[in-house]
Amino acid sequence: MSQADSTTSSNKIVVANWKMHGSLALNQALITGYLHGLQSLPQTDVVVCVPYPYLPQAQSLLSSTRLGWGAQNLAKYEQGAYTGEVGASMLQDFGARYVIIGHSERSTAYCESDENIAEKMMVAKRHGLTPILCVGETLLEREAGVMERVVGKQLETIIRLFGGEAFAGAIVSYEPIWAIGTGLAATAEQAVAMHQFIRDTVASADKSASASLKILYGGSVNPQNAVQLLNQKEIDGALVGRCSLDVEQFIKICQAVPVK
Ligand SMILES: O=C[C@H](O)COP(=O)(O)O
Repeated sequence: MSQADSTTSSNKIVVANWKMHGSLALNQALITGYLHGLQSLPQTDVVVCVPYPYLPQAQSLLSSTRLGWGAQNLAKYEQGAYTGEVGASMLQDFGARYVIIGHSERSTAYCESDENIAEKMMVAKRHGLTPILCVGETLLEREAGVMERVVGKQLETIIRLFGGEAFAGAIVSYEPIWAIGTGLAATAEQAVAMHQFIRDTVASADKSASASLKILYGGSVNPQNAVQLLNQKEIDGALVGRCSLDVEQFIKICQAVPVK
């Protein structure tokens, strides 16, 4: 068995973002628990994005399963004198097929610009990695009613630099910054409206890329709100932080994916 390929699978996809959590022992327990819980859930594709040092462990534990694995960032450079950076080909050496790009925890803490994020997306694509591009607005921006303008600018930067085809086979995760780690998720209505906006924005640049794009929701997804969120046809899956560190909660989220 090989890891599910989101570019060809029509399943909804649940991505675990462990962020900077984990240890060899904890990862082993989480992955064992995921694999056990997912046995009866063929309708859900699952990807685990681990801290860089744990890519070999993910490869060893997951390579004969249908779970995918990936990283949480990559360098925009191929290789060179960039101390501390990790390149796309290094991720490939450990079988990674996915990489999170532009997570707000990175763009805020490390001042990543939309242009940098766009370049990272293209490096990932050049290497055959599926980018999981995070976009979203702050609470102030939502309260000011400019959330579409903010998310639109994040998407337009990529479209301006690389064209709409940059989104072909990619994953975009709508992550309102105010919902990340706060326990306050977007409502299904808010998420659906933004997902429609994201798909329309990409479609206006490239219709076929838009049709092949998966759009996930991320931000305080838990077993309770997952049922409503994952039952929306506009929501192709979830990017899960905190609850991915608890096997029972993570499996419950995966169970919320409706059977086709
Ligand atoms: O990548 C995941 C998102 O940042 C959501 O994290 P959270 O589920 O802990 O709110």
